[in-house]
Amino acid sequence: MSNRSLDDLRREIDEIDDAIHELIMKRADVVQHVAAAKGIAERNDLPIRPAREAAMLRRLAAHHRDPFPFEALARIWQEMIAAFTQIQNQYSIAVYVDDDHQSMWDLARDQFGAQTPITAFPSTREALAQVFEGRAGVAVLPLPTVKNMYPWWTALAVANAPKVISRLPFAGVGNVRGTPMEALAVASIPLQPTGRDRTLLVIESTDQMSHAGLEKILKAAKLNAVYTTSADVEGWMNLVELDEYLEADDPRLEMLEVRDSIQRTHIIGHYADVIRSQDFRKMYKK
Ligand SMILES: C=C(O[C@@H]1C=C(C(=O)O)C=C[C@H]1O)C(=O)O
Repeated sequence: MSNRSLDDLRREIDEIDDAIHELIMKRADVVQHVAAAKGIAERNDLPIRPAREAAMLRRLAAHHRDPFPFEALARIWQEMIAAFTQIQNQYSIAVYVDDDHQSMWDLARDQFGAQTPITAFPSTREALAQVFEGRAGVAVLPLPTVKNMYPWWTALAVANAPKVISRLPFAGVGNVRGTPMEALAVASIPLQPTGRDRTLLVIESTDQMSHAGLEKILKAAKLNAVYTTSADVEGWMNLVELDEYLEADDPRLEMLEVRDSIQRTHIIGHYADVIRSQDFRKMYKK
């Protein structure tokens, strides 16, 4: 045990705080040049780059030591990154919130920061419309796993639609209002693989297809589905989550499209696989 006095310890904490503060201001000086370097020019150009953020957080997780909780460190970084993106260009968030989906607001704020404007909408359609019409940069919507929930993802299966860019929470579940849930963020930005990614593929089929049948067809094309859900919206739409980053020109997609039962396929987004709380423990040295 240290026998240093409280005054002495607090003096050292003040020095550390000054160093952290100085470094954050120095980071801001560097970030001010990033917008130009990555070609942010228009009012609606979004500065968010989820692949880079995922790589940064995974690197921190691998380097982390107890006793400071990694979830808390990740939250500090997400707040910081959010503020650094706002320095590059301002944007706002549209989030779907109702009585059964109160946690969506908390997920949106933890990911995009307490200073980023967020507006709640009572339907997924209205939240998504904000992004389609350029009134918000990002929409935050429930992960499509809830039974019978309106299949908002079908709206992304059209040319030039915004795409799914990330899955929330990215680095551990925190306290949220209501039932804890996961969400997807939707926006128009350039996406990149991170080495551990998921792809969301919409497959339009002529008839209803069983999930087992669909997964068999995917397997024959050397694609591995980790989740499948379907909706009947003026024709059958099947949402498949693949355990890799699939590019739009991948020849395996053509293998699917030659099937009589399959009319079209659309990649509606990619996201970096999230770091789950149980994984932090394995990742970081104690
Ligand atoms: C600084 C950048 O812009 C954003 C802010 C980041 C940061 O603060 O580190 C990281 C990724 C982007 O979401 C970047 O793209 O490198």
